[in-house]
Amino acid sequence: MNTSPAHAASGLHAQVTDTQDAWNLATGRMTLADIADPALTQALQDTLNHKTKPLGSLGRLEDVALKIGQILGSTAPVLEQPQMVVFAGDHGLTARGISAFPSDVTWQMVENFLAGGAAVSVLSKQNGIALTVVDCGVNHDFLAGLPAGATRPGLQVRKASGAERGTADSSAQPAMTTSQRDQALQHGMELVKGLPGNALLLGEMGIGNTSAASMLLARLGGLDIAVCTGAGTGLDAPAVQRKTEVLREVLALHAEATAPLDALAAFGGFEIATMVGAVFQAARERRVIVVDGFIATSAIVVAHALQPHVLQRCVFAHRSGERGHEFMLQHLGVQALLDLGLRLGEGSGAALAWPLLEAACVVMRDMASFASAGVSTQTDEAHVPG
Ligand SMILES: Cc1cc2ncn([C@H]3O[C@H](COP(=O)(O)O)[C@@H](O)[C@H]3O)c2cc1C
Ligand SMILES: O=C(O)c1cccnc1
Repeated sequence: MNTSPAHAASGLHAQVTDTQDAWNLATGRMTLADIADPALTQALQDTLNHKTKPLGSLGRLEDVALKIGQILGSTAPVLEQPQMVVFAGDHGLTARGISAFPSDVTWQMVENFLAGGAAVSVLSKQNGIALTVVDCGVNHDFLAGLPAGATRPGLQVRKASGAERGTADSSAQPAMTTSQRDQALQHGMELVKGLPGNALLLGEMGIGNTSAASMLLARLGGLDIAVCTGAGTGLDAPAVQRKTEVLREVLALHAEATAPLDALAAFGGFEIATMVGAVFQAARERRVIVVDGFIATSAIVVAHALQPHVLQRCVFAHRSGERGHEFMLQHLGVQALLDLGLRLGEGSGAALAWPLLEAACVVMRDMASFASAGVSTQTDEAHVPG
């Protein structure tokens, strides 16, 4: 029997989940099926080409339609119950003055997400996207004063042990221990297992996390930290210079952390590590993964370094204004959908891109073909007079 993925998915009945264990924490090895299916790709391309429009005239929307069709294994893809997950965590490195804002903003913004007032809250609501905030290691007790075992709507508390105050200062020691990192990865996988629907939108909150993302890019992308470092929440040019020098020092301190999981533990943060676990679980379940800006993409950089097939499941929502994001996208060899100069994070860009993913599916599913609508096709010569 031919068990190649292409065969398994021929006739447009792609396997929906991989059967293998996707992740072996003991070895750090990851398996993920190659979902590239030439037969399905051809069927999707034919479907698009027969729609009542000049060939390719819906531009990159057609690429997105094709991608979603491949992920969901269907020429009539339906996106269901999209889930925005905002991964939150604090960073010990903020002690070195690498952000324009104090760490307390992390927990205060988590409360703002829960109250419905943040950008990601209103944009998710506008687009019918469910929002979950995950405390992966915020320096705050969101359940203080509540009876033991109580929960809060929209919040999941999944701190690795010892992560109650956030990561350690990575300029003095690794941001997290390997056991904390593995717990965070596990938490990410578990939480995705518990979510409905077939699409995961990645958001994050963590003062100082552009620094972690910059260092992950520098180390795993082999780039100088200067091109990977930007203003984050709004540092001026001299402050960006100082931030760059701090990050250069941290990279030198953890010079041995070259393997993806070692780099993740060395540079952090808990929200990024939990996101990596979530990405693997979502990829394994063939959910559409909508990647937000600089920090969310850094989680994909780590995941991709471990298992490149992860990219087959990702749609990159936008190109962030944060310096370094374009290098991240280049490193991954991907193009983002929107370019709005956003530099917020939270998942705001992913929520904004969501209607385009839905539009791509509607085109693929519902547009008439030349044959069904009785519209004449292109002339053989394909010459336009004049
Ligand atoms: C009020 C406020 C809301 C935010 N929402 C997202 N971020 C963004 O800024 C932070 C990263 O930037 P840096 O590395 O410079 O600290 C992250 O929390 C990110 O999600 C915010 C930042 C602020 C100040
Ligand atoms: O692109 C992002 O995700 C971003 C940029 C700046 C600050 N926070 C997040």
